[in-house]
Amino acid sequence: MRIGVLTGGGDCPGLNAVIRAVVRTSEVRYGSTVVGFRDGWRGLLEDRKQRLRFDERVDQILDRGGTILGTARVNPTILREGLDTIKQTLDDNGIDVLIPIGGEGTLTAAHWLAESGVPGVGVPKTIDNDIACTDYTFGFNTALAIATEAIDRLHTTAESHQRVMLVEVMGRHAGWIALHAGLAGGAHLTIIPEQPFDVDEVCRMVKSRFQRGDSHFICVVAEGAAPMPESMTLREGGFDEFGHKRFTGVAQQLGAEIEKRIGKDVRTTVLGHVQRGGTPTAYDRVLATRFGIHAADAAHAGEHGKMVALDGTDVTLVALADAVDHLKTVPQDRYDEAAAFFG
Ligand SMILES: Nc1ncnc2c1ncn2[C@@H]1O[C@H](COP(=O)(O)OP(=O)(O)O)[C@@H](O)[C@H]1O
Ligand SMILES: O=P(O)(O)OC[C@H]1O[C@](O)(COP(=O)(O)O)[C@@H](O)[C@@H]1O
Ligand SMILES: [Mg+2]
Repeated sequence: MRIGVLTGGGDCPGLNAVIRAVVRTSEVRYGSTVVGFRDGWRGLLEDRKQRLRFDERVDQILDRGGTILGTARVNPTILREGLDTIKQTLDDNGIDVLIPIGGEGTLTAAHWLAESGVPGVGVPKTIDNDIACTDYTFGFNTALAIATEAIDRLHTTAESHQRVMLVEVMGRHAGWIALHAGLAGGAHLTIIPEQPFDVDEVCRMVKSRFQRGDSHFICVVAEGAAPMPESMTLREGGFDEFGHKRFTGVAQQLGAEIEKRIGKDVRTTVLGHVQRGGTPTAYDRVLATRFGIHAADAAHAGEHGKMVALDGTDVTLVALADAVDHLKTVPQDRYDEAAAFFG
């Protein structure tokens, strides 16, 4: 068999570990050939690819962040208009099954291609952990470790200056990184996209904490968080060419509002792409490797239109259609758990 593989959307620690496992399993277990398409779906539109072999170079990418195949975004309309080109590229390269590794966008495209007759097995990646039907995506654990270490460090400087520290973490639609980093880092408040915040309530918590004699206030804010409509207004950033909302810095704007309303000294740290770069944690290396092995197995078993997923400790297959049906956001009861430590 000939297996195609690509990485799409934002990069994420563990992508290379999946590629390595797909190549190893396809080659050694099935005697198959693997072709990597460059820069996400763009590589299929432009027939840019490289033959991947389980040589020393590929063996050594296990712990390397990013993706050796490159990644890119392509306007969905252009992708849809290019269906015939994509099929031609797959034919020209003799590809039997495609393994797209990506987030909800890449997997939506994979589902659409599967429905258009392109056999595929998806692998869920994203530091945001917002893909439905899987307990975890790889990359999340690494981002969480980085955010937690940052919060640990901010505690001591915040205490020394009796400051309010706002830490903005990634999380476009889902607050998983914020929720877990807030719990792991002992934050005094966590604000997530799923729960619009009230600035007055935030100020009340900050004030009462300092009135009790506590020395600092750490608040984790997901980048996609938004205030209640009457509470404050965020600057508008519009949308990019792929339909993604442009963020304007919710933590920094909330910090300015806290300073204005209660006169506390506030500092804001935006972690940004530090959360996405560098070497994956051991957990993510294992999860990404297991996903890669199972995706290669599924591709060879004719299990197409599926996505590999983590169910407890088992790697299973779910329908791509179900996985892209909705985003996995933080449910109310999980936020309520974290609220035990708010204030
Ligand atoms: N509804 C869609 N139909 C077809 N292709 C899509 C769709 N949504 C996203 N894509 C493709 O998948 C790519 C990656 O999606 P994006 O949301 O940027 O990243 P991620 O895969 O990390 O969620 C997009 O640039 C686009 O080419
Ligand atoms: O700066 P970029 O690459 O456009 O992407 C930023 C976005 O990508 C993420 O890091 C991950 O999202 P995806 O995994 O869906 O690509 C988001 O948390 C963030 O909003
Ligand atoms: Mg996306």
